[in-house]
Amino acid sequence: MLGANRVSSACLKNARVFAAAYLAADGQPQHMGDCLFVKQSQHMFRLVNNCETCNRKDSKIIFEHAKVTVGTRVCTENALSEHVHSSLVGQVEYFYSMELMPRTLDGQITMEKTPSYFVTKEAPSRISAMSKDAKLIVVVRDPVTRVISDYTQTLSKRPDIPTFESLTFKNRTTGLIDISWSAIQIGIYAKHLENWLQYFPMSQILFVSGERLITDPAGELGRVQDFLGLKRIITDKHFYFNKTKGFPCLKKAEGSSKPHCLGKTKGRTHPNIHPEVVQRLREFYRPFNMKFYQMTGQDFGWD
Ligand SMILES: Nc1ncnc2c1ncn2[C@@H]1O[C@H](COP(=O)(O)OS(=O)(=O)O)[C@@H](OP(=O)(O)O)[C@H]1O
Repeated sequence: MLGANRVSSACLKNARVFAAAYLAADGQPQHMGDCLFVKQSQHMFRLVNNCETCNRKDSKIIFEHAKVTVGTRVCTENALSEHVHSSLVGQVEYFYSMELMPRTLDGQITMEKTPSYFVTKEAPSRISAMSKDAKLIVVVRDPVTRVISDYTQTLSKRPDIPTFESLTFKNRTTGLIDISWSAIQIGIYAKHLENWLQYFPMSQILFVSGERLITDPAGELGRVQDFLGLKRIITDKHFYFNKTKGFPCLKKAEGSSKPHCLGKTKGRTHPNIHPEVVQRLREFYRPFNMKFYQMTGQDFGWD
């Protein structure tokens, strides 16, 4: 399951986050759990934020796992606050290995969710090498709201980042958008999709609307269930609208009789962005959105 970050729900599985970090372009900041890394080379990551959770057990296991699986040498004193080196030469496709997937019984489906795959250049070829028949689910949301959401998320972790405006524009006077800002690039969905279509037919890809996931979660999940060939088990009766949260929530969490909403990092209030800036972003994304609608045969109504 792919996404464009800040579009849907659920936590990243740490092992998959490691894979995402691994696949990131050099120099691109990447989250690994709560830790923010910059990839410096194919086998080296540098921790750029301080976080207590980096040292937690599950993060360590990932590094141990990497050690065992691909012969990665880990600087152990403080594995996650030091560089992580690898003695492995060559590509590491191991992270797209069926062996790393949880075991499933006949009739069960193995799913994996890493939003950044959608925008990772190497992901389509590697996933296709692992399984040509994989079904791909992409959750997309208005790229303008997405970039603001992305900014909100970063701001919550690093309150000292530059203003939204200064990151958005290369030249504020001419309105030139800074496409080197990854948060802007992620929303150019048509470009990313082109990359996937070189390896997967459109029939194997389902596009879920991030907006409808909020206004009609059961309807969107109905499409997902159909796409996966599952009986429609999840329906309207599983959701209720939580006024405090301002979002749909589950009436009962899995394995519990209590209602469940997504965590407080999902559905945060966005900062106010000047309408002119929003307008300029709309203009910027419009042609790419049109192309995306054409390619997918779906009008997401973002204009
Ligand atoms: N039911 C429900 N409850 C809360 N939030 C919901 C829900 N459905 C969709 N959303 C929207 O999901 C956005 C977060 O997307 P992701 O989970 O993909 O973000 S992440 O990048 O994986 O952290 C999150 O973005 P923000 O509103 O910017 O926080 C929400 O708008």
